[in-house]
Amino acid sequence: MGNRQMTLEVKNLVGGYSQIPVLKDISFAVKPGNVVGLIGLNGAGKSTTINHIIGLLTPQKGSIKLNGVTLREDSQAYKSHLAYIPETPILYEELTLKEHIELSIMAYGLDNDRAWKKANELLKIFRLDNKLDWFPANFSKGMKQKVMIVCAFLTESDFYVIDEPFLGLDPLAINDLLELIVSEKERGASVLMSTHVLATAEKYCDWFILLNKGEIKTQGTMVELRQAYNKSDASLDEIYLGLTKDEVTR
Ligand SMILES: Nc1ncnc2c1ncn2[C@@H]1O[C@H](COP(=O)(O)OP(=O)(O)OP(=O)(O)O)[C@@H](O)[C@H]1O
Repeated sequence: MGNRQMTLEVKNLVGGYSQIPVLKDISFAVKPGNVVGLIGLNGAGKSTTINHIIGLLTPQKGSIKLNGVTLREDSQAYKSHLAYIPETPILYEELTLKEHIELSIMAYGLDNDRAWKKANELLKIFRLDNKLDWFPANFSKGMKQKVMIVCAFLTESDFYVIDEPFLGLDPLAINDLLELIVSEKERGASVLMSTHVLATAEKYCDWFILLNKGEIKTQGTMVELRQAYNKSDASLDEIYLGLTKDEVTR
């Protein structure tokens, strides 16, 4: 601590899946203890940004630093600081819930007792504590999503990347997840989440990145977005729709 290092620093990122870039020179940072919302229409580049951050894609230009290092400089350090919850749960057919948790503990090299203590708390919150010997591959969509949440949050990482966290969760689970995000934030962890649920983003995010066609249209706090939009009581929904309308009707 002491220094003012950002948790995540994305600088002039150009990237995508082929030589034709999806992301065209995007820059943003995530501060320790901040929840950042990545907002944009379908195809804006949210998942592509996330895929670059988690290392599934390599930048064509620019850099991505997590706690000061790029994935290339020190992949182990980079990955050990980051926990990721994908939009579509990734589960192993042949593993039980207990084995999925053991796999996360191993992958992150966590202290077994501490991690299980945390896991048990999370399992209780998400009402999965009596399902340790079950196979999550057969769970309902929402339950699968909860398994991914438990496996991510038991790592007590510095930085969480969550792609569309609210999709498929029941209202109770959405509330539990939001409480979890708040408590992680209070611990000093940061969260980057992509979402279409703007009312929730408005309530929980400290910073907003409005992506459009692979470019950052605008970013800032709610106060800054309202100033830029010239309306002091505008909702995120209103601001976002206002900013994208011209582009969409073109
Ligand atoms: N695997 C892929 N290969 C090639 N192009 C892709 C691939 N995945 C996405 N794209 C393209 O990248 C662009 C951005 O897509 P991306 O998935 O990042 O959008 P998004 O903002 O996450 O959208 P959504 O809200 O629908 O999830 C789109 O034009 C899409 O066609």
